[in-house]
Amino acid sequence: MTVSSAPGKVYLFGEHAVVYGEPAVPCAIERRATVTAKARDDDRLRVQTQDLTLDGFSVEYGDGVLNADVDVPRPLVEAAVGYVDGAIDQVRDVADENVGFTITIESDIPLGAGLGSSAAVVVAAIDAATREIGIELSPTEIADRAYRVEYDVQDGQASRADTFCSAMGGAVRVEGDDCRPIENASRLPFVIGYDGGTGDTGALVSGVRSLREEYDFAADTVRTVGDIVRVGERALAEGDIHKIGQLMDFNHGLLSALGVSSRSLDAMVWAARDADALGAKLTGAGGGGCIVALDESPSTATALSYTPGCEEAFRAELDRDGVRVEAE
Ligand SMILES: Nc1ncnc2c1ncn2[C@@H]1O[C@H](COP(=O)(O)OP(=O)(O)OP(=O)(O)O)[C@@H](O)[C@H]1O
Ligand SMILES: C[C@@](O)(CCO)CC(=O)[O-]
Ligand SMILES: [Mg+2]
Repeated sequence: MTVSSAPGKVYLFGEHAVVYGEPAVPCAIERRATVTAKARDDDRLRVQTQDLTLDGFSVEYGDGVLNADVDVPRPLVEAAVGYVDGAIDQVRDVADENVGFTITIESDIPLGAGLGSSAAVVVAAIDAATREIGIELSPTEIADRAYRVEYDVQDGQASRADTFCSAMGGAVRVEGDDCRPIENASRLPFVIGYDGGTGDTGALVSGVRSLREEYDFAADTVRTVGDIVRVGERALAEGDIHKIGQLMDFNHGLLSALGVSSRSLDAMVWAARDADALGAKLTGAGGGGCIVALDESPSTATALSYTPGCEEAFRAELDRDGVRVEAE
C-alpha cells in the first residue's frame, strides 16, 4: 500500500488566458488530496472516494464494465472517475502492463471549485500507483503525465498550469510548455471565499474560446490578461503586495468580461474589496466556487463569512511541497 498527497492551488493571475499560450502564476496551497494505491491480483480498478460532494461512494470497473455500489447516476460516476481512470492509464503506460489497483481518495480541496482538485487527485494518484509497483517518477514527469490526463478529460483544452503547480508546489510560472518554479516568491496572505458551488471547467473554457473566435476584442482581452501577468510577476519578485492586489482586481474584471464570473463570485470579490483586501479575484475556471483575496488582517475572512452566498471563508498558506509520499 502506498499513500501520496498533492496540493490544490489558487491562481494569482492568468487562468483561462494560459490555455492560449499566455503566462500564468498559480500558487500551491496547504489543502491536499491524499491518494492510497494498493496493487491488486487482477487487472481491475476500484476507486473509493470520501468527498463532501460525492459523499463517499466506490466504483469498480474493468473490461469496460462499471459498477457503482450506490445509486449514483451513471454519467456522474463516469465524470467523477474520469480523472482517476486517466491517471491509472498513465501508470499502465509507464509499467507497460495492465496492473490493477484499489484507489482510495481523501481530499480537503473542494471539488470543482477552482482550487485544482482534479490536478491534485491525478498527480497524487500517479505518484502513489507508480511507487506501489516500484517505479519512481520525477515530479516533472508526473506533472507531464497528469497534464495529458487533464487535456483528455477537458476535451483537448487544458494548460499545464494546475498539474505542474500541484506536482512542484510553491508558486510557479507556466507559459505554453515552459513551466518553471518561482524561487523566493514573497509570502502572500491568501484568503479564500467559497460559495459551495462548482463550475464546469470544460464548458467555461469552451465559452472563452468561442468569444475569442467571435470577437477581436475578446482575443485582445485574453492578451491583456497576459500583460497583467507579466507586470504581476515583476511585482511578485519585488514583493510589491499593493501592486499585486491591484493587478488581481484588474484580472478579475477581465475574467468577468470573458463571462466566467458569477453573481456569488462577484459578491465575494466585492465583500473582500469592501473589507479593504489588497485585491480579490475569482480563481480557476470560475462559474462558481472560490475567490482568492489578499489580506493580512482578519477583516476579509470576517466580511466573507457574513456575505450571503459565501459558504466558507478560510486562510490558505502557500504550500512549498508539491507531490509527496506519505507512507510506503
Ligand atoms: N475527492 C475526489 N474524489 C474523486 N474525484 C475527485 C475528487 N476531487 C476531484 N475529483 C475529480 O475532479 C473533478 C473536478 O475537477 P474540475 O477541474 O472540474 O474542478 P477543480 O479541479 O476542482 O477546479 P479548477 O480546475 O477550476 O481549478 C471531479 O468531477 C472529479 O472527477
Ligand atoms: C481555466 C483553466 O485555465 C484553469 C482551471 O483551473 C484551465 C486550464 O488551465 O487548463
Ligand atoms: Mg481542474
